[in-house]
Amino acid sequence: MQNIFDEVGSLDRKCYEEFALSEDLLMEHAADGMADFIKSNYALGATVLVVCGGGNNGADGLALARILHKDYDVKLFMAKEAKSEMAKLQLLRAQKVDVSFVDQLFNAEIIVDAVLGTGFNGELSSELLQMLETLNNYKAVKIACDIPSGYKFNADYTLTMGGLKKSLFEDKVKDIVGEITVLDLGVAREIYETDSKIKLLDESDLQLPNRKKQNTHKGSYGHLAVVSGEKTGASVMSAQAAFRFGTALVTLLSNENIHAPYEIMQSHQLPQSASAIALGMGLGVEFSQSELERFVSNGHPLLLDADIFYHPLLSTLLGKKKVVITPHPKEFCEVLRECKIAEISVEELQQSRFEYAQLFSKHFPDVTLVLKGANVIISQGEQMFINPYGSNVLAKGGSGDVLAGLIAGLLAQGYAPLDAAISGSLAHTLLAKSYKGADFSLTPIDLIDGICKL
Ligand SMILES: NC(=O)C1=CN([C@@H]2O[C@H](COP(=O)(O)OP(=O)(O)OC[C@H]3O[C@@H](n4cnc5c(N)ncnc54)[C@H](O)[C@@H]3O)[C@@H](O)[C@H]2O)[C@H](O)CC1
Ligand SMILES: [K+]
Repeated sequence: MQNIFDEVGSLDRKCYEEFALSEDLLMEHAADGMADFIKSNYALGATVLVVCGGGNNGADGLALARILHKDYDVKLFMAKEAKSEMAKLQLLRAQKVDVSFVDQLFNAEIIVDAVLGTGFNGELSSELLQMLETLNNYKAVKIACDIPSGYKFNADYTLTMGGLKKSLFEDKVKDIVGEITVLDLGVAREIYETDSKIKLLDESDLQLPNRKKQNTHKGSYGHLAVVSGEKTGASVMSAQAAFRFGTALVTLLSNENIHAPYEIMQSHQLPQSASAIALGMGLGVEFSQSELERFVSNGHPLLLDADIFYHPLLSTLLGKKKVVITPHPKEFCEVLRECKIAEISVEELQQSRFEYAQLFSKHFPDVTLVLKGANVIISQGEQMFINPYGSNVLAKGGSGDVLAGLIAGLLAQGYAPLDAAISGSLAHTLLAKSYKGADFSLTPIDLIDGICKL
């Protein structure tokens, strides 16, 4: 896991006040880090166009140009006049070593966007937009200094200074930021950073339900009850995913017989040994409110998905202990509306996913939210985790049912809700990532079949 920050200015100030470092020194390390990245990946002599703004993002670019000059065929383009003290100083330094300046953009082999960084606010002028569009149309390798300017520069790589910024993980910039690398600024990251309540997950955070002891029996690995409503396919796929993910017993709760694999049991009643319940997938209106209330009356951990977000029972269920909900954006808007937290459109949600996830968790601190998206947000109380492995291959009917089964299966095996959400979500996205077929061809069964290879 890595820390993610709302802002890093306070971390810079800590370097000045506690470590007697200076803005100039941090900047030098920032520029050096970018130079090292270029030197490790691109042959000496390549043409490099560094496009600079007037603030310290531009200053980073000027320092980079000075460092690369002579080893690379570097050209500097000043999109704005140097304004900040550091930008003026770095400009002077670049001039003193004779770095060449150009007044026309051109298709260099490498283009570095050092126009706007964390100082960007408001809107981009049409002139700047036009310039960034021109750069985007070049074939060059595109590197963003700190953050892509105004999130309109389509970076292949974002070399971000000091620590990860939350804005880099908004869904709306997923196709903009490219591969993100953090550059150290003169001290190790663990010295530079403080702890953060927002964490970036990585593959090593997946805790598989591996079996350790031999002296066990099938009762040791949980019993998941999946409430199966009108659209039985959804609940059957959830049940199969849970079974594949280590849950020893899985029962479909239904009033009639369902066509399901033999290993999945069926019942009209909640099994005595049930250790978790999954509710919502394909629910429809098959069960009465009192039947549903009976199912959930034992305090079992609950996984809520899909139709239940539109059900009058929702706010009662959200008040229970050990609840994980897995809405996609549209369903989450319904949850926010139903719980009288916010009345927003999906577009408004997608513009401010972190804020609305935090708002929900403030109202329901015990509920674990898994907000689906290109970057999955997992939120519980004050803690937030980003799963960056979401991919478009999952944009298919049924993949949400598989996710629900993965998480519910871990709940049934005794995982705490947050751990079940994190590992279920990581397993889900890694299954999609390891899918070998064409990206448009993935089916939920491919995901389920891939579980044994995790
Ligand atoms: N630890 C770190 O993150 C470090 C970061 N460094 C670099 O410093 C920049 C932030 O510098 P700052 O001067 O605060 O802001 P910018 O250079 O990003 O931009 C300010 C500049 O841009 C103008 N501006 C703002 N909004 C707009 C707009 N919508 N349209 C046009 N112009 C705009 C504003 O007027 C200013 O002139 C950070 O990103 C890093 O690159 C340090 O180098 C090292 C430590
Ligand atoms: K930039």
